[in-house]
Amino acid sequence: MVATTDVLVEGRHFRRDWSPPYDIGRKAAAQNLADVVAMGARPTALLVGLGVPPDTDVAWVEALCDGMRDESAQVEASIAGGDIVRAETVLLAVTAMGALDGPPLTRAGARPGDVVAVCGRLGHAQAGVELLERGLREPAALVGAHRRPRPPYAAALRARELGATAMLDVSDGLVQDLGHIAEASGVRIELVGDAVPGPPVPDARRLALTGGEDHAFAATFPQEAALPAEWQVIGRAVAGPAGVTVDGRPYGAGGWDHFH
Ligand SMILES: Nc1ncnc2c1ncn2[C@@H]1O[C@H](COP(=O)(O)OP(=O)(O)O)[C@@H](O)[C@H]1O
Ligand SMILES: Cc1ncc(C[n+]2csc(CCOP(=O)(O)OP(=O)(O)O)c2C)c(N)n1
Ligand SMILES: [Mg+2]
Repeated sequence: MVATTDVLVEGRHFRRDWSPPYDIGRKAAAQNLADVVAMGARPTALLVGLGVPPDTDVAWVEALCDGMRDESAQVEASIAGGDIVRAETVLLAVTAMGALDGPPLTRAGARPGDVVAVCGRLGHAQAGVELLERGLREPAALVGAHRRPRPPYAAALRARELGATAMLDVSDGLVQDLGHIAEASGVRIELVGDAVPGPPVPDARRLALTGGEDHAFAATFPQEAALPAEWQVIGRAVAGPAGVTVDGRPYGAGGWDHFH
């Protein structure tokens, strides 16, 4: 089996005035389910630790749980249990488990010559956060992408059959997260900027390369793999010092870092 855990803190990962509780639940589950799927595993169950302030409506908590349950149902996983405590702000600590049919897909399997491909949206959730930060609520599709990410679970679950050599979900930004594959696999990843899909906004390139939380899947495949249209090839892995380049140059700042 595989296991993964992610903590979500009010004010850092979500705001109660930005997102309804149902969507916060969907997002908390999605973030964890995507990590399970990225390891080539089928999600089975979630355990949920929940901290809530004492003045929280029961209906608010119920909607949060509905969201987690509905997101889990998308991959036929269930909420197996958890714990609830009084806290100063809302806090969710979710642990997800998954079952494997074979060896896990790690970040360490990319080989020089592999293609790098992405499945799902990039930069949409970050575009949504930046709209909300400016007090805007539209375009609704971008704000919705922040509130309720839609990881393409089914496509990612087929990645191993397609020959994927490494995979992860993009939570902190494409370049930063591909850096984990580059490091773990000891390869250099060369991205083609124009090939990276972005949101329909002027700042698409920056958002696509650095925006997290859409939980797209990024994977490496042998060059000869026949990839269906849901996977877009955005670059390749080559021999060389571990790192990620965009159009031949290292891509500077960007990506999420909790401590900077
Ligand atoms: N090589 C590995 N061995 C064990 N677990 C792994 C490995 N690679 C990834 N994982 C799983 O992926 C999860 C996410 O890893 P992490 O680096 O924290 O990324 P994220 O930024 O998505 O939280 C880990 O909690 C773990 O469950
Ligand atoms: C209120 C608010 N501000 C900013 C963001 C943007 N944001 C918060 S955490 C994060 C990165 C992902 O979170 P992390 O805890 O690193 O998830 P993991 O990579 O562990 O899955 C981003 C882009 C947000 N979601 N909500
Ligand atoms: Mg992270």
